[in-house]
Amino acid sequence: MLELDAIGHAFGMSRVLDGVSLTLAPGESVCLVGPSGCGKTTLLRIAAGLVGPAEGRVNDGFHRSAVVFQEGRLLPWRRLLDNIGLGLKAAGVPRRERLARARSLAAELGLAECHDRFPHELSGGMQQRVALARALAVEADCLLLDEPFSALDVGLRSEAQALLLDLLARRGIASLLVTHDLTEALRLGHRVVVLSPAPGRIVHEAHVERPFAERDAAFLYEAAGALLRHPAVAESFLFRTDEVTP
Ligand SMILES: Nc1ncnc2c1ncn2[C@@H]1O[C@H](COP(=O)(O)OP(=O)(O)OP(=O)(O)O)[C@@H](O)[C@H]1O
Repeated sequence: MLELDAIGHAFGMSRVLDGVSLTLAPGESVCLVGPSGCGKTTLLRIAAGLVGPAEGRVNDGFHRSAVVFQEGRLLPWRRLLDNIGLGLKAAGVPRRERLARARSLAAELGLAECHDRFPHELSGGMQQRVALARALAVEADCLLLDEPFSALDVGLRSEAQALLLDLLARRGIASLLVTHDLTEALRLGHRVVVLSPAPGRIVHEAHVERPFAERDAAFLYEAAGALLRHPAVAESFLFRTDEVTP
């Protein structure tokens, strides 16, 4: 279980998070949505222990949490298998075992033909799969994902979402995924948590009861419409400072 308790944070004079409390249970998928700049990435970094919160407390009871960033963050001078095995190397796993585990994950994620490629020789979708494989290689039971698919075009994004759902379900991994795309959140989350514009506060939380396999496009658009009918959610998503008349 991951518990974020009354998290508040500021950068200098600028307050970005305010009293955010959130839990993530084993095997659960929670999607965090909100407008640009509302503090989603900051909250994820706090959850990952990369940033210490100015206020509140983080209690991470998972065995191992791994972060997947928007750009994949692969080492450009390392080939695919070595990129997958990066976390294992840091953990002192011998090279032969690292490569064996990386090979098996590459096969599972449809990257079997590309073992020797450098990141620049991979498509965006493949790079994200390598980043996912790297997180899985260290046997994470909790994934913290920061807009992992936002750089992909629509078709690839849908494929990557399906792959993630499959991996999470088969391995019983928990995930906290940040996105600004409501339909992505509704496709991937057991719960969707909506933050207000900065300073980010939780303004709404929706439980998505429908099984993942039955969340087709019609359901996603209808559910997004229903969410946007909540005034607090609409305000978060439709708020534009340029629409405010003086
Ligand atoms: N290291 C930092 N130093 C100073 N300000 C920062 C830092 N990191 C983030 N900020 C600011 O904090 C605010 C929240 O940023 P954050 O990246 O958490 O928002 P976000 O909701 O993830 O945005 P987006 O959806 O655009 O990625 C922004 O105004 C950003 O400029």
